[in-house]
Amino acid sequence: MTAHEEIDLKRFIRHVPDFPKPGILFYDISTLMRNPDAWQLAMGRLARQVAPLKPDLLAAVESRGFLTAAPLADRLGCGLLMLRKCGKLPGETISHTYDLEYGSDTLEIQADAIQPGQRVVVMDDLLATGGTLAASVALLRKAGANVVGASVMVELTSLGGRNKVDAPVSTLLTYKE
Ligand SMILES: O=P(O)(O)OC[C@H]1O[C@H](OP(=O)(O)OP(=O)(O)O)[C@H](O)[C@@H]1O
Ligand SMILES: Nc1ncnc2[nH]cnc12
Repeated sequence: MTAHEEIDLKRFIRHVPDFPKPGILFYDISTLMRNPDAWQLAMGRLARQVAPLKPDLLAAVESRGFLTAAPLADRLGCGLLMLRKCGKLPGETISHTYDLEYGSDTLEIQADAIQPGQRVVVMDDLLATGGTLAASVALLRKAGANVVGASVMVELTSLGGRNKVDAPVSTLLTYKE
């Protein structure tokens, strides 16, 4: 076992009570990203999880999904596309509105982002209610993707979010809350 494999990544995730609203326990990945060994280990583990899906493209969910998807696409040698919040992407877009643990939002994709049938894995930092990943999968299918999976670092299992996601979900760290 290498020193890397001994690292418990949960130690690096800060829990912030009552952010961004009273009653929400916020799982902050900033503290994980700041530690080079922990971040490299997290990306290595994600790469091992996602590689067997053989994606043509990773779909990165704005904004924290960008942070995991970009280094992973580089490691896996696949393409990268952005699922952005409303009004940020040029050209023709397709959109989908969804509920969050603490509000609602709209995601968009460029209409020409995907060649029909391309294998796509959706990437985000965290799965809570599952609204974001469910919306992402729906959007990607509308755009012609073959969605072969969804991958997050952190899953809050008590919210049952994975049941909303119509694709296999893989996670690195789970919390019962
Ligand atoms: O499973 P859900 O209940 O949908 O919640 C998970 C989503 O919430 C957070 O994003 P947020 O909308 O806070 O945006 P950010 O990434 O820009 O901080 C997180 O990064 C996920 O995208
Ligand atoms: N509890 C939480 N912590 C961090 N990001 C989130 N996104 C949705 N719920 C969250």
